[in-house]
Amino acid sequence: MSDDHSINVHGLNHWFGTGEARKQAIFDVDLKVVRGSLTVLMGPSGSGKTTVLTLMGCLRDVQEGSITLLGHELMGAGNALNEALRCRLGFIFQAHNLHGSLTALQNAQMGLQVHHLNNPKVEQQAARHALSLVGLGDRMDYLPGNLSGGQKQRVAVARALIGNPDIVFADEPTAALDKESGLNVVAMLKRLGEQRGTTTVMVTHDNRILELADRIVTLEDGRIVSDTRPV
Ligand SMILES: Nc1ncnc2c1ncn2[C@@H]1O[C@H](COP(=O)(O)OP(=O)(O)OP(=O)(O)O)[C@@H](O)[C@H]1O
Repeated sequence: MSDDHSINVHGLNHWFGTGEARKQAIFDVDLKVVRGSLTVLMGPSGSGKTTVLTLMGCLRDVQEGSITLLGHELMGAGNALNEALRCRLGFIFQAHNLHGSLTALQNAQMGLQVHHLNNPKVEQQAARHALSLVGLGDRMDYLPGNLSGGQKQRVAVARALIGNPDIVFADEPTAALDKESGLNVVAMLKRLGEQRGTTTVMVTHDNRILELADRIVTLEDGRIVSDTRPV
């Protein structure tokens, strides 16, 4: 594998269900993702976007084919490797999943749980830095209920970025946002790619953010049907 690729998917197949209910959802997917790039996965509902994302993000076991993530093969990977790799990944979901009773600072800090630092001072410092990075330096002590939709999603981005991930996996991160807030969130991820080499893979139905993508991969019925690089 070239060092330029954070992710290398080859011959990926995936099934759900057992016995007669067993159904193939992913068919022979090949995908190499360049380090520092912003790749968007598109396609109709049920086309397999989330399945591919969760397989690449060590959130599901690889059944058939190969996924090399940051140089490590996920097929047959044990818990120890999965856990070590997850420390190098950040996740952002459509529903920001913030804890309503925790402040923005405490929510951002939650992103360090997988690192088991056990050092509240260092964790708080990192959370302050991550929130400043997403432009929420003046909202650290706010509860989610007092933040706008865009601000909440930016806290979720800070939580994903706090551990300095090599790869960010985002599943419809702009779905609940207006155009400007959505563009801001994606522009932030793109900037991180340029400045820190962070790779982003994002599932979206949101045509409004496509202008920021380095690459648009479209899935249909579990297969890649187009792969374009807008200029
Ligand atoms: N846990 C599951 N059990 C059974 N089938 C599943 C499961 N998860 C996904 N599927 C099926 O796999 C296929 C791909 O689903 P997936 O969620 O990856 O699609 P998607 O493109 O992300 O859709 P959406 O845009 O609606 O989120 C669909 O046919 C879906 O019904």
